[in-house]
Amino acid sequence: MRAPLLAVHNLTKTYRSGGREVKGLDNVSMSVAAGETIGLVGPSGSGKSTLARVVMRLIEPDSGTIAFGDENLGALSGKALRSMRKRIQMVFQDPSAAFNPRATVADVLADPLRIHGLASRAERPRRIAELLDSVGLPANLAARPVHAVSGGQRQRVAIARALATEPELIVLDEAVSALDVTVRGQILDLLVALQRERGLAYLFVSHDLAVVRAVSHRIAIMDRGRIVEAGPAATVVADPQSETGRALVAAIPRLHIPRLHTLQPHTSQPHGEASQNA
Ligand SMILES: Nc1ncnc2c1ncn2[C@@H]1O[C@H](COP(=O)(O)OP(=O)(O)OP(=O)(O)O)[C@@H](O)[C@H]1O
Repeated sequence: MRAPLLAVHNLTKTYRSGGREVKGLDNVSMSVAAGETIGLVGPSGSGKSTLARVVMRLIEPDSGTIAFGDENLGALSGKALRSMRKRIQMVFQDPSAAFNPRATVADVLADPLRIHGLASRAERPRRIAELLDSVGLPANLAARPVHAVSGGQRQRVAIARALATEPELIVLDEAVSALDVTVRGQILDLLVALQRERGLAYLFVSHDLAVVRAVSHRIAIMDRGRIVEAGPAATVVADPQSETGRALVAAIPRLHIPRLHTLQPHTSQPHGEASQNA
């Protein structure tokens, strides 16, 4: 059996605020294979963002393990962690929050090239044009202030920035949730096309099961910090086994289901269960 690209085991994270304890993650185990999209869906507060941030090492779990390829990602620090950050990138719901308000599109794309030493100053304009092209944007957008481009274009810039380090996994946290329906469909199409071209894996986090179903090979449903159900996307949507799953399926607006892609993982068929605790 092929080893998963990302595998987390028994992750727990308890938040303490104002004398109250909230279980952000309660013994979560799941994996993502190379070239595969795992959709992580659940109601507000179910722990999706916590899991995404723990995978990115933006939040430390209380216990549990995170493996990426052969590396014990949870134990890395310093230079080794910085080097690992090239292999896993993240795209947020609102990329503008992460962009310097005065930055141009070129500045945003130059950052990862500079930080990770991926292109000399002289090479950067050509590399930036290539990155823009890979997300369907014209090279002349580079000179525009990033705040002056449309929401859809800004999200394409965020994806291009993630691609700059040639990652194997991109964690997308509500990455299309703020976009209107037409633009959302275009970005989903782009993500699927990039996956096919590059064999990228996605951990696709969303509260919207219809969107998750459109792009995911497997779906894991979270509720109150636990994965309550996981399986092939079509099976989970057609026959949800958990109460949370049934509620999410019932909430899919019948007239607004995005076009279903016929998904073929870039590499061989993904294996295993999304969750050992489901
Ligand atoms: N920094 C924090 N301090 C205290 N509690 C937190 C913190 N971050 C998250 N929580 C709590 O942990 C639980 C899981 O939150 P999380 O943001 O991971 O869920 P989510 O599924 O991503 O929700 P949403 O879709 O609303 O972002 C929630 O009850 C939330 O209130």
